[in-house]
Amino acid sequence: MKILVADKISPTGIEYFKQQPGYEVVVAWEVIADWSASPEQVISLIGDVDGIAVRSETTVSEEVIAAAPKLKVVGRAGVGVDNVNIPAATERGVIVMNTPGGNTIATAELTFTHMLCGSRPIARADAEMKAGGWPRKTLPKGAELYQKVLGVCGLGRIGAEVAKRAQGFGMTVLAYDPYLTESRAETLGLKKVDLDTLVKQSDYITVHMPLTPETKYMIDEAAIAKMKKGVRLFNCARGGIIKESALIEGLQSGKVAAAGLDVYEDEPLAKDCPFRSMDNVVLTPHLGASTSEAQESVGIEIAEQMVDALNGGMVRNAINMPSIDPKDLEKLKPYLNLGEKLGSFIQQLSNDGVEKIKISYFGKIINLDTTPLSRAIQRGYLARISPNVNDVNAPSKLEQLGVDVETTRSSTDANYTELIEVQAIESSGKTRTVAGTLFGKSQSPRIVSIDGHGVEVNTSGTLLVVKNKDVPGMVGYLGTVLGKDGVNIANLSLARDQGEGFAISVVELDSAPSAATQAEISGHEHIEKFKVIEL
Ligand SMILES: NC(=O)c1ccc[n+]([C@@H]2O[C@H](COP(=O)([O-])OP(=O)(O)OC[C@H]3O[C@@H](n4cnc5c(N)ncnc54)[C@H](O)[C@@H]3O)[C@@H](O)[C@H]2O)c1
Ligand SMILES: O=C(O)[C@H](O)COP(=O)(O)O
Repeated sequence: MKILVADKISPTGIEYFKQQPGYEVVVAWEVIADWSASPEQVISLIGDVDGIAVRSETTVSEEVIAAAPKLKVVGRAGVGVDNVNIPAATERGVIVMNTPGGNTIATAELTFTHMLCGSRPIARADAEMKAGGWPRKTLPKGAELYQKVLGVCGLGRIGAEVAKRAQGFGMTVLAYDPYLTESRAETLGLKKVDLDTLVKQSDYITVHMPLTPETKYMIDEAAIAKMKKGVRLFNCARGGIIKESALIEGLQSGKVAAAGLDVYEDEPLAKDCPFRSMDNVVLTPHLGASTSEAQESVGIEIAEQMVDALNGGMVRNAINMPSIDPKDLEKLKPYLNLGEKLGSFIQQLSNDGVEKIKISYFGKIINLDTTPLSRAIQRGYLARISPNVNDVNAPSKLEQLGVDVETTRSSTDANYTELIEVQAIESSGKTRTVAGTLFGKSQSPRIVSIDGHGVEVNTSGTLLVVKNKDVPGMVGYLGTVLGKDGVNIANLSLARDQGEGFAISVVELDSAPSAATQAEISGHEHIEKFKVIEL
């Protein structure tokens, strides 16, 4: 495996990659002798790479992903993945993962540092002292956090830690987060309010959400207009949650007393940005996660996560794929192969124009997290249709094909202790069905029903599925015609439909019949249809 470490992650993380047997590690800044690589440099280094580790510096664009045909994992040593083109990665089946949590405390503490620096003229005092001054009389008076109201927008990991610290300082905390449950707010001892209330009642406001279409410019001119005069604003999350032009106006007018910023709409911050010359603003260059502890933690976490994923183990903290508990994954392993085969079988059995795949789980399997199994079924369905399909991109590829996927779960099944059923519903309304289970102690996968007819068929090799009139001599006919072609029959499973007078024969073959033999079979007067299925 080849890893490209594109941004400055901790040496411990890099060492972890290097210690893995069969791993080659390219460290970008050693090759290009610069802190961060340009897009062209990343493209020039990524050609045969299996995994790329980044922080927020390197942009993993569609072009970068396209230039890396072997790429399997993008690892972000940190939280925000806005520098990674996730749809492009998903489309190409590349896992994108991050390390949530590792830099929470570092960022919460930086936010608090900003709140304190926004309350007292620390930065100015320091600059003037260093310039030889003693500005005791000239500096503006500060303010206390004690008994002030802090509005926290976004009560995730960092927002919650900031809120805890604020309570320690004797602040009243108002919380705005539409996804925060009442019970979590209660546990944190916070008052949950709407955004309007928060902006009107807070003395300090800090934002801790990702930048999304919903959060972009959430704090704009209109929001600032509603705020108390002398409000103080802080952004250590993502540039653009607070609209910079509105903040500049607010600071200039005096409506906003102070601001503390670690992130910007454009990074690096433009040299002529008005913030740079404002006394009441403290600026840091995206330093939230830059503590030794946080970098050590996210660097080693991302290296371990990437190695696990690349070595076929557990996938953790993936943005474009569900994570699963390792114990559940272990239990699920025997089913994954069956699921993939059922997906492939139903695709080959169906005609064109499948609009929906319905996956139904019955019996004790519903006690497991079946998400990876549903992905394996979808991957199996697409294996012959879509190149480079994998568990990451299978759902989006089906969506592009206009195929809906529905999953249902039921605790009982009449005939088996557990059963996986996959149906393909065609635009004509016709539904094809296959179901399978695991047999015995060895947990051997078997197909046990096709279109509602009970069979018992292995899930590998070549299968001939024949629907024929239930008349004498059909089995003999198939044996003869296949024998003439030199095709050996390994096993035969028959199901009869007394009502309709049809039988389903599933013949397991050692090799595929020739085109001429297939034509001969399809021309037989009692054979309504047949399919050769490769599993
Ligand atoms: N400055 C830095 O160096 C630095 C370091 C780490 C994280 N960050 C950034 O800080 C932010 C928060 O990180 P986190 O680890 O706490 O993330 P998180 O996912 O734990 O929390 C985000 C919270 O935002 C909330 N949210 C989402 N949409 C919202 C909306 N429309 N309105 C209000 N709340 C909304 C979510 O419900 C969630 O509680 C992220 O943008 C992350 O990239 C910056
Ligand atoms: O989202 C994050 O984790 C922060 O923005 C940290 O970014 P960094 O790893 O580039 O410091």
